Amino acid sequence: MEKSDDRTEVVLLATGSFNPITVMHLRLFELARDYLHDTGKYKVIKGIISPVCDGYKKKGLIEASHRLAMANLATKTSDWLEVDSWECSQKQWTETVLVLRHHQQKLTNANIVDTWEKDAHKKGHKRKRENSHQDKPNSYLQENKAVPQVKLLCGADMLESLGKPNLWKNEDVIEILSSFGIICITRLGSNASNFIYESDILWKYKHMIHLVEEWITNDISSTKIRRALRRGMSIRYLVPDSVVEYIQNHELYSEESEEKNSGVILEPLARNTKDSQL
Ligand SMILES: Nc1ncnc2c1ncn2[C@@H]1O[C@H](COP(=O)(O)OP(=O)(O)OP(=O)(O)O)[C@@H](O)[C@H]1O
Ligand SMILES: NC(=O)c1ccc[n+]([C@@H]2O[C@H](COP(=O)(O)O)[C@@H](O)[C@H]2O)c1
Ligand SMILES: [Zn+2]
Repeated sequence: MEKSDDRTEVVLLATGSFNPITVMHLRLFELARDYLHDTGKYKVIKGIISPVCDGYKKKGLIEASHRLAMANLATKTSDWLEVDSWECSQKQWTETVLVLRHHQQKLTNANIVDTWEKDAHKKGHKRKRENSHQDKPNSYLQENKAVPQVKLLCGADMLESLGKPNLWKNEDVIEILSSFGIICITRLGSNASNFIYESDILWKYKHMIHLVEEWITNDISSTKIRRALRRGMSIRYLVPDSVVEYIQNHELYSEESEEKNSGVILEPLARNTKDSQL
């Protein structure tokens, strides 16, 4: 008899600038998936790359359309990674917790439709997938226990950013940890376990943070890629060949593009500072 698979299905979501995407961004997903599978408790079914929108206003951030296109090229050879444009097509910058909620809701909706269709099939009715989930009874949501869980995938520097004043709202950090959980990959220059120890919130939710050690350390960053490009140096084998070609064809990353948003306050800082003054 076939053994049933009772592992929890997980969808990994990585947010960030991806300016441009590097091979290290792709490695994060591979490392996280290996780690989660090793626990025997999780089955990773998908990885989503969600580039931040231009309204984030980070210095040197080039247009989302280019960042999206490069991420799409980079994930072409993967059968489990995809790029999602929902976040970067919003009019304004979106808090990460809302991006997580959006993807979790999408999975829940898909699951309701599936359960509804299976049930209808059993009863001999044929129903169309295009039907909105809204007309499905709520009981399908409650009965539904197998919705995959979305988890935030990040590097240790992003985990450490949770402690920067006015960058993240406390309630967002709590929701990210308690409702989703974080898979954090170690990164040169960051000390994630010490940061968890020093933060009362992170310490409280440490059971929701999976720290993954990257033994084959690699200091690739988008900042270094942009710097190399400005200096006319090769970036081959640091980003996929298709991305190198795209950058060349579109003449991306120059002294000028690096000055974009120079002197402008990062949107989360501007927003949270304004809120705290109200
Ligand atoms: N070498 C790396 N090791 C671990 N995590 C990484 C690495 N490079 C990127 N990440 C993670 O990937 C996510 C997206 O990061 P981001 O787009 O800022 O890339 P970056 O290389 O840090 O770019 P930049 O230099 O522009 O900040 C973040 O969670 C970040 O921590
Ligand atoms: N309060 C928040 O939700 C918050 C604050 C700062 C950064 N972020 C996100 O973290 C990521 C950081 O990306 P970078 O490391 O490229 O700046 C982005 O996706 C950004 O949207 C979220
Ligand atoms: Zn970064």
